[in-house]
Amino acid sequence: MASVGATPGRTPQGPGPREASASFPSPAPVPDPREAEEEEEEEPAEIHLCVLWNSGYLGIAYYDTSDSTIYFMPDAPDHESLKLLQRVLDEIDPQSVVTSAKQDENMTRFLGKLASQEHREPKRPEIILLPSVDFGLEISKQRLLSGNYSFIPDSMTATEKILFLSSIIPFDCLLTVRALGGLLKFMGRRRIGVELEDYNVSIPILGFKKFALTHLVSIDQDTYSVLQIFKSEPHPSVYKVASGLKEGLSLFGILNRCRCKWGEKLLRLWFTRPTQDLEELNSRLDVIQFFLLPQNLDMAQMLHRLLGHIKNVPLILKRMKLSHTKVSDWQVLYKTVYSALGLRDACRSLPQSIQLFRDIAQEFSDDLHHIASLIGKVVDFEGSLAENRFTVLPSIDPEIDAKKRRLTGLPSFLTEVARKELENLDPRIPSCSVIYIPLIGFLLCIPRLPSMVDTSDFEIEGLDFMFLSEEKLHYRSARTKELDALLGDLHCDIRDQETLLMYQLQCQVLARAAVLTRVLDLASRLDVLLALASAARDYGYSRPRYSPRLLGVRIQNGRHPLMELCARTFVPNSAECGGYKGRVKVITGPNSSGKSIYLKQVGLITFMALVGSFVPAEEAEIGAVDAIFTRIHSCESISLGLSTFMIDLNQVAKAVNNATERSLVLIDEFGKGTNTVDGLALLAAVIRHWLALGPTCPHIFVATNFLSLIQLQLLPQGPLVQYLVRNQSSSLGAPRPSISQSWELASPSEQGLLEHRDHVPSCFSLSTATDQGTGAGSRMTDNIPLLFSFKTMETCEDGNDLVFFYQVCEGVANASHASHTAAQAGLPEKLIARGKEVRSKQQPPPSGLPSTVPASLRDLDFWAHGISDPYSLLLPNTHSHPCPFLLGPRSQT
Ligand SMILES: Nc1ncnc2c1ncn2[C@@H]1O[C@H](COP(=O)(O)OP(=O)(O)OP(=O)(O)O)[C@@H](O)[C@H]1O
Repeated sequence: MASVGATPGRTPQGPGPREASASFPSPAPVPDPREAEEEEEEEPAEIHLCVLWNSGYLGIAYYDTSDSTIYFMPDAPDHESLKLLQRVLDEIDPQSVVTSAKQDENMTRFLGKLASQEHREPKRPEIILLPSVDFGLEISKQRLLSGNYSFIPDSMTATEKILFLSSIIPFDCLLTVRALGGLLKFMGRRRIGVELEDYNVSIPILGFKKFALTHLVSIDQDTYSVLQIFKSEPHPSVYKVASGLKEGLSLFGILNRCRCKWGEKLLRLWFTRPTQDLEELNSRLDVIQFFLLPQNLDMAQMLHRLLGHIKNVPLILKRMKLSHTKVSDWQVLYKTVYSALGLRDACRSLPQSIQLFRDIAQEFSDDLHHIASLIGKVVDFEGSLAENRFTVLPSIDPEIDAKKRRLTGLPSFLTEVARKELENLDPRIPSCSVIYIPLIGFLLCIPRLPSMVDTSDFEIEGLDFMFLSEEKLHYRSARTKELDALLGDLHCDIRDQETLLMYQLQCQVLARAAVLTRVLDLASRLDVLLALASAARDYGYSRPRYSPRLLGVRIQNGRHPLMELCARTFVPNSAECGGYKGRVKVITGPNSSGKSIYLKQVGLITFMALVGSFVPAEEAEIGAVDAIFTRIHSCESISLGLSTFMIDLNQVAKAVNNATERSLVLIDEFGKGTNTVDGLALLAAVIRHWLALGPTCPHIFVATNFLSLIQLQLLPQGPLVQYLVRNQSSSLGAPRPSISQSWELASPSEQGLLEHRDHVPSCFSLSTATDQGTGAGSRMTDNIPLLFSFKTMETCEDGNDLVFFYQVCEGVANASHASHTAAQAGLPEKLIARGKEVRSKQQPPPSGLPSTVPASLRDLDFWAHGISDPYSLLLPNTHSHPCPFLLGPRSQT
């Protein structure tokens, strides 16, 4: 008989439960909480939006699966073309849009257009029409009040619940309530987020939050793209194919130094919602300014470190609600709560005059302590990670402890059992072990011998063969059956009891979900502001000032935030528009002299100020800006399926139709995509159209290579200069002309005052002095003439070379110096020489509009008139004639 001691290698093994399970395909490796977090962040969020439009008002509600929250916008007025709704759609990009089947024709038209946006990527929203009865007011209220919300403690009575909900949901906003009701109905039908769960599992709703789109500065997607505010690029890592995109060189990219994902999400939200709410903007700037003080640097770094531990709490709460909590969730939640307490303690030591510090100090309540100490006392993190299931620390439940002790003694006991079993086995069998497999029980496990080929060879007398796995044979013996009877449920019992404790802990945490949600809100705000402060410190940004009375912007030595990081030396430039500095700036200059960069930096600095960030300028004063429109070339024409010129026209039409006297309009190289004459005519017509608006003219920066715009004097001439004189004289005591007079010629005597033009830095000015009698003047906030000026980029010719100073100055470029750019681009010298020859034959245009100027240019008023209709910009090309001043001698022949 084989004895244990006499047969080396025949050592019987008595593995504990952990080793037992190792005989089966190994369980998934225990996730490191960090990895788990990263994986989860990439889960695509779904947004489902419900909208109702009635009598000029909009009710909107949407559910975001990423934080299981319902967002609603209190009833808001909207234009018949549903601009506000479009803005919401652009911003949240919902998966589905739900509305009532009974709707008015504006909404039908809007949804029809939405559904036909075939070029939209990745996909257009699914339009879902529900019967109008699903949006009934009473039924919606009932649905809202009877919902099962984890943030409402079970202890609340029905009346308390109603009171609590009415403090969150504006029940007086009827459309919003109906939209919320419709949304709940839709979510219930689709089982959003719980599609694979049992029917009795309710959809997790962790909160209701209001969102408002008032005070918003309107910026369209093209502007975001051409100003490089966001720039998505395909991710180079093959491991990130699921998410696919990463942020390229963009404003968002350089300012996003957020430590937590929710901070990054909030920064993105602020970027998509630049605001005119000065209180909000100043409160953001106050925090940034505080952290920029050298003595607060250590504190900023400490807070930044703590923020790194604030994790995806909504996702954890959602899993708790569905009882899918993972082992790593407890660790993540514990760290998050402890870090939040750290933030609170730190903020209590900071000046309470700053709202954010005060909010964190007060609102991070002792509930956090409670959650942290509960988790810390109950959860056995090490044990949980080792067993990949929730386990509790000793002394939480004496019964569990006793069972665990028995289980701990089990390996040596099983070794003893195995030794006895081995004594009864065939001596050829070198070793054996007794293992425990949950739900199957105890089994005798012996290695497969070379002689055991067929299934019939596995049979051993007195043992019941169960299965073969990894070259090991598993049997049930009389002894293992005894063990089953004696200990079999021990393991399961421990599991069951620990799971029960986990549920209790979950309920305790969920009852305090409100404080966790608040932690996330305030921590992400702090994270964003620390990120903006860090960028401001590194890049030398300064605090902008807001002047609601000022129309336009004033920037002293501004820089392009991205270009200054790429250029060896960046030349700062100032920009002023509005007030005495005029509304329209026409910027000319040779190719590559920095016109586009200048235009973009004006847009970017204004945008940054409206987000509440410090700006790359020595000083910036931002007036009331309600929108930024751009027409600047980008490369997206292929993806949009439109011609470059059509994109040009669409964008300019958008600006022409929507820009107000508070809007900033940046136009670069408009009109280049078509016949030169038509392009030039269109550009001139657009500028004239705006100038004709007088005091309601937007703030416009136009960069153009069309020098003919000036050489052919296609912009308003004489009377405007003379009106400058009238205004000068009015400043000397004479009465100002009224708006109705503004296009009249000044009297000859007044023309003598032309010498005063040196006081204004422009070639032309357009008079729109205040109206004292008609009431039109009340629309103006600054009693000054509108000026219209030419700017150019300073350059200097050094022999054949052209030196760029990238400095904006008053005046007009005299040549495009295209040959210089062509040489730099590597065009053969022969071609460049021919170009110069043709150019030298060209006569300088005479002053005044010559009779040879084609009809299309003379008909500018026709264009300008037609432009008030958006589609008139798409007029067929019926006015094109060759222009002798634009063509070389060959073309003329
Ligand atoms: N302020 C500046 N300081 C330093 N370098 C600058 C500055 N502005 C522009 N540049 C440099 O000049 C290059 C060309 O600038 P930009 O594209 O603005 O020229 P442009 O006048 O618009 O040219 P084009 O008329 O051909 O479109 C930039 O890529 C940058 O390298």
